[in-house]
Amino acid sequence: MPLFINRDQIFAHQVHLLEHKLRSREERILELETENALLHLRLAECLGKIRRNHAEEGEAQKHLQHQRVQQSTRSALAKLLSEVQVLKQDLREVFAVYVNFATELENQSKLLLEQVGQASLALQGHHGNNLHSLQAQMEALEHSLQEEKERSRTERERRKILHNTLVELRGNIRVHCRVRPVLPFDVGQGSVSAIGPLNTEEVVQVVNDDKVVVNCTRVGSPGLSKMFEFERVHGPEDSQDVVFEEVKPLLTSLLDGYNVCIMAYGQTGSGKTHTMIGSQAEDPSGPQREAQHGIIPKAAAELFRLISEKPVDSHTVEVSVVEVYNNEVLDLLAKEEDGVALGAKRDVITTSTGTSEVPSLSYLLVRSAADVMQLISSVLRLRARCPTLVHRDSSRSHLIVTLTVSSKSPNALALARRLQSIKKDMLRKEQKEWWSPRCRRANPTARQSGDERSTSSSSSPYHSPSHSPIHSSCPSPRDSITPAPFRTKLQLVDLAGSECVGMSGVTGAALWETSCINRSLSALSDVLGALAEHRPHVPYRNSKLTHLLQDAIGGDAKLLIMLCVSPTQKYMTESLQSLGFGTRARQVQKDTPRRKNTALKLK
Ligand SMILES: Nc1ncnc2c1ncn2[C@@H]1O[C@H](COP(=O)(O)OP(=O)(O)OP(=O)(O)O)[C@@H](O)[C@H]1O
Repeated sequence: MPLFINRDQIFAHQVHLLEHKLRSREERILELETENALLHLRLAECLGKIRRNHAEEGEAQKHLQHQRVQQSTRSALAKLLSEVQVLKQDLREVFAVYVNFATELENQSKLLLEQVGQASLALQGHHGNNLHSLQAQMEALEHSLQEEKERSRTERERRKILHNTLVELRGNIRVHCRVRPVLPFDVGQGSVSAIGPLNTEEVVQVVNDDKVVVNCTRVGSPGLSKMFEFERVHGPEDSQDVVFEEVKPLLTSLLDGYNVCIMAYGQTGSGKTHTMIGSQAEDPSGPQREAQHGIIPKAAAELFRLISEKPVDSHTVEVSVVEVYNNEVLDLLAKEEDGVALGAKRDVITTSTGTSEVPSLSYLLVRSAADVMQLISSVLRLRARCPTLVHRDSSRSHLIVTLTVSSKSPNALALARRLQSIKKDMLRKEQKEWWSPRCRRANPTARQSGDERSTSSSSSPYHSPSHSPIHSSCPSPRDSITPAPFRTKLQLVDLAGSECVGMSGVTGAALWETSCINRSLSALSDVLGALAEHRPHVPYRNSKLTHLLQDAIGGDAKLLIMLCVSPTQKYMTESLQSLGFGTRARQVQKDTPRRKNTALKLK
C-alpha cells in the first residue's frame, strides 16, 4: 500500500464533498421555498378571512348604533309629546282665565260708562251754569295774565329806554356783558393744576337780559352767589348778530356827530377777538362766515350802509390801525418805501386842547366795508400772537382800529356848491377883466393864481376818482372855500386778555408780554377808579394804552365796554375781576357825550 496519497485525489475528494454539501443545501433551499410558498398561501387565506370578519363586524356595529339612535329618538319624542300635552293643558287653562278676565273687564267698563253717562247727565243738569262760569273766569284770568305779561314787557322796555337816556344824560359808560359757551379747550389741557383738579363746571349764569350771576361756592365753604347788573347781558346762545343788534344804534350816533368807542375787555380766551373781529375775519366771504363776523366788520358794513343813505360825497372814511405791544404804539398801516408793512413805532402826545393824538399816524381812505376788512385782514398778520395753555391763538397786544368819518352837513354841502358856482363866476369875470387891455397891464399874474386855486380844489380827497384805499399819512388838504368837514371817530378796541401766569403757563418773552398786558390793564382800571371817584388827577399817562384812549375813556365820547367772560369755575377769579371792572366802569360819570362842532368854517 502506497504511503503517499496523491494531492489531486485529496482535492478531488474535497470537491466531491463540497459538491455533495452544495447539493444538499440546494435541496434544503428548495424545501424551504416550498414551505414559504405554502405559508404565503395560508397567510393570504387568513387575511381574506380576517377582512371578511371585519366587514361583518362593522355591519353589526352599524346596525347596533342605528338601533341605539332609534331608541333614543323614540324616547325623546315620547318626552316631547308628553311636554306638549302639558303645555296644551296649561294653554287651555290660561285661555280660560283670559276669557273670564275679558268678560269681567267688559262688564266693568260697561258699568263705568253707564256711571260716567249718569254723572255727566247729572252735572249738566245741576252744575251746567257753574261750569260755564268757571270756564269764563279761567279765560278772563288767562287774558288778564297775558295783558299783565305784555304790560310788564312794555314796562321793562320803557325802564330800559329811561335807563339808557339816563346813561346818556349822565355821560355814563355803557357796559354789555357776553358769557361765551363752554368750549373744548376748557376741558382740555390746563383742567388740572398743581394744586389739584380744576373744575370745568359752569359757574357764570345769565339770569335775564341785564343780570348775570356767579356761583362762588367752593368745596368746604358756604354757598355764595354774586349778582352783577349791566346795560345788556348776552348768554352763550346769543349769536354775533344778536350781540351787534345792541351795538348798532351807536353807528347812528357816530353819523349824528358823536365820537364812539367800543372796547372788548376780559380775561384771555374769553372771546374778545371773537366778539370784535369774529372767528373767520381773515377770510371774509360767504354768508355763513358773515354770520360769524364780529363787531368790527359789522360796524363797518352798517356805517357804509348809513352813509349810502346820505347825499353823495357828503362823507369820507379813513382808517388807522394801531397796536399797543409791550407798552409801545405801533402803526400797523405804515409801510416801507417798497410797500412792505412793518408796524412803525409812534408817539402819543397831548394836544393844546387836551386831547390825545398820534403824530404821523397812517390813515387810509376807504370806500366800502370790504376795503376796511381787506386792510384789517392784511395787518392782522402783523399782530403779536402766541399759543398759551389757555388757548392756542392768544393775542399779545391791544388792537385799536379807528374809523374817522369826515362829513359835511347837507346845508354845508349846498353852501359849498353855491360858493363853488360863485367862485366860477368870479373866475369868469376875472378872465374877462384879464383879457381887457387895462387889466392885463395892471395884473399880469391874475389868470395863473385862478388856475392854481382850481387845481387845489380838484385835489380834494372828497373827489378822488380812485375806489381803492388811498394811502396818506397827513391830514387831507382842503380847498380854501370848501366847508371844513367835521370829524367823528369810531374806535374799535380788542384789548389783550388779562392773564394769570400760572394758568397760561407762559415763559421767556411771552412772560414779559403778559406783565406788560397786565400792567396796562391795571392802568386802565386805575383811570376808571380815578374818574369814578372824581379825583383831580387821572393817571392817563401811566400807560400808552390809557394815553391813547384818553378821549374815549374820559372825554365826551360814547363809550361801550363789551365785557367777555368765560363761564367755567376754572376761570372764576378772572371772571369776577372782569365783572368787577365792568361794575366800576358803570360808576364813572363822564362829560355828557357832545356832538362835534358842525359850524361851517371858511378859511
Ligand atoms: N361766543 C363764542 N362762541 C363760540 N366760540 C367762541 C366764542 N367766544 C370765543 N370763542 C372761541 O374761543 C376761542 C378764544 O376766543 P378769543 O380768541 O376771541 O379769545 P380772546 O379773549 O381774544 O383771547 P386773548 O385775549 O388771549 O386773545 C376762539 O377759538 C374763539 O373762536
